[in-house]
Amino acid sequence: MNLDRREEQMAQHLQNDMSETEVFWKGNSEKESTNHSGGHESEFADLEYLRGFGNHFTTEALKGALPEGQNSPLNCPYGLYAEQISGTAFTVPRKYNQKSWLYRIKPSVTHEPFCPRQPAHENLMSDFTDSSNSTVTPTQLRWKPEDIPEVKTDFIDGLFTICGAGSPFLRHGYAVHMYAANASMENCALANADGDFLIVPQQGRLWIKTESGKLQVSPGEVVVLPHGFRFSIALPDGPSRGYIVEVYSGHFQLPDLGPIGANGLAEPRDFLTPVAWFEDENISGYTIIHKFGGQLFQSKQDFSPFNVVAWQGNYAPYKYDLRKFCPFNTVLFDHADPCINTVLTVPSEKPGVAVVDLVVFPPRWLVAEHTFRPPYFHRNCMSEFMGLICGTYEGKADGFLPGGGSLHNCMSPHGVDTPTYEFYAMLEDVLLHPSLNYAPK
Ligand SMILES: O=C(O)Cc1cc(O)ccc1O
Ligand SMILES: [Fe+2]
Repeated sequence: MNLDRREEQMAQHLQNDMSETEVFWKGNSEKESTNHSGGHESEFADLEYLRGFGNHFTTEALKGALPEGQNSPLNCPYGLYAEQISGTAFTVPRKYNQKSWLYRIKPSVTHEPFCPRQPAHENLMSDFTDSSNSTVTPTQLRWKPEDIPEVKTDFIDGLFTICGAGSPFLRHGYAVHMYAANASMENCALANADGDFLIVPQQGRLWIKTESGKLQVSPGEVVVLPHGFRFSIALPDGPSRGYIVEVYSGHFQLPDLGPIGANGLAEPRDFLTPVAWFEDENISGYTIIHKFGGQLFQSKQDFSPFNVVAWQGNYAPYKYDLRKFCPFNTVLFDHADPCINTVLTVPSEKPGVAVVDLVVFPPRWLVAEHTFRPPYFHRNCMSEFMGLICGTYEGKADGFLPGGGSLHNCMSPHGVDTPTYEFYAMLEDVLLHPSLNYAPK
């Protein structure tokens, strides 16, 4: 590579690193910004959350709405109905057990029969066990960011499936979807009976009403909407786009830290669960969309499903700000495997083998000596789907844009592209010889 080109690349690289990514990544959501419109400003202003991962919470929007000392009294306070939602089989070992009791104005069952949603969703896929209805390819794939639609499109209509494995019928596997939307869900809630949704907005905030309360989720944060919970997503910033992983096999948990010790990566304290909140509204023709076996069904009811006045338990939606992640890495030589950046994992029955890992490559110092810093060339037994929230990824200099994606299926060889290889191959040389003076102009 000639020197001018190197100089140009170095300047560009340093500049990329300094600007947008740093500003974005150094913000945090501790003090939530709720500016910008949508009309329901006050509805999502100053939201409160409960802290901790997998805690057993108690929360009431009206004082005294939780029954004392039992789950299901004959008469609940305020005449509420007690309803359990279980996230695991009742009989799993206690440490895995997840359930909550919701105290609501009307029970969820008060709705008209389910019927297939019209029109049927054309872009969703869930069963990957039959390769005749999907494409199988070992080719390394990359997607450009999806355009925000021009016609009115809410979160549900904006969903489209990228890839997956297994099937919700087997209760095993996952799907990766994306969404590109420009409108809020109106008088409509979605419940996913196939698995948990983990949503990673890349553009535009999400204002999410759930049966457990309200969450604001901004780009940089992720939200988990567990199996079965009803939710409705409004888009206060208009256009929104993002990534979703749907898991059929269980729930996300924090990874073990092994020799890292007791601290680091994602801290339990940084996971935020909504406090109880309800709307006591009669809304004729409210639609519940129920995703089951990959198909959408709908039923009508005449009230908001967000009528839970109090709840208690350890099964609830939560969010996490990826900017709180405390990355670990090599400090002398060689490149750590990407699992060092695991935020959350859904384990399979085989020890150490995940169904899905959520991994983040945040801005961080790469300090190793005589080491090639970006991902090494490799072939992995796990398949890797990547998205980009902002900035650039050190493994892909060109053509990998925020909102885009890449898929490297199991055992498909991959690694950095040639310009990236050449850039990093000369980086140490440059660092060791500052007299070459590659500072940005
Ligand atoms: O392919 C990728 O960019 C992901 C990845 C990152 C890394 O640092 C090591 C291995 C790996 O698969
Ligand atoms: Fe990889």
